[in-house]
Amino acid sequence: MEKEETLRIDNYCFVCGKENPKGLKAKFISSNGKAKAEMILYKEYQGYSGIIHGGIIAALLDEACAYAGISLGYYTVTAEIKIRYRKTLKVGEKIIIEAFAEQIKSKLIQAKAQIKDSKDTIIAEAEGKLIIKEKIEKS
Ligand SMILES: CCCCCCCCCCCCCCCC(=O)SCCNC(=O)CCNC(=O)[C@H](O)C(C)(C)COP(=O)(O)OP(=O)(O)OC[C@H]1O[C@@H](n2cnc3c(N)ncnc32)[C@H](O)[C@@H]1OP(=O)(O)O
Repeated sequence: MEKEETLRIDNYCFVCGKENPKGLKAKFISSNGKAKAEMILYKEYQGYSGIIHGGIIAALLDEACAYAGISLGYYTVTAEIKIRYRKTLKVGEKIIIEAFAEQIKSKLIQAKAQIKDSKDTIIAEAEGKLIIKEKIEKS
């Protein structure tokens, strides 16, 4: 049987990687199944003029779910994610991204994430299913 590949972190994640010059460089803080980040997205990430691309919003929601899951002590991969886009996100607007995750089966973590603007309006929300690949060994 083929050995499963180990998940590695090398700071080049498109969403959070500090070393990735083309990434979004989101800074998440996370613990106990919760994750949070604040940021502003600029014109480089738009689709229609002045409006942030939905794929970028999806990537941020997915990442928030992953951070919330990782904070439970496991490296996971996203098996499914459902996104609801409620309002357009304008270029240059400050956003708050938050997620919550809980383990509901031996290999399954369910996560929910939201992006809000500075007036607390929900811009987009997501529900994700994350599959546990390995336990994070404390060094
Ligand atoms: C130390 C701190 C560091 C902090 C610093 C962090 C740095 C942070 C870098 C972050 C980075 C993030 C990155 C973003 C997250 C990605 O982008 S991950 C990449 C995108 N996702 C993928 O590539 C996943 C690709 N898909 C797969 O690998 C496989 O299809 C899956 C999802 C593992 C499922 O494989 P499978 O063989 O179907 O599942 P299998 O292993 O047989 O089943 C496992 C269990 O899960 C269940 N399951 C599988 N799929 C589903 C589903 N869709 N719904 C419900 N249950 C399911 C199965 O039923 C099974 O359950 P049990 O029977 O055990 O009860």
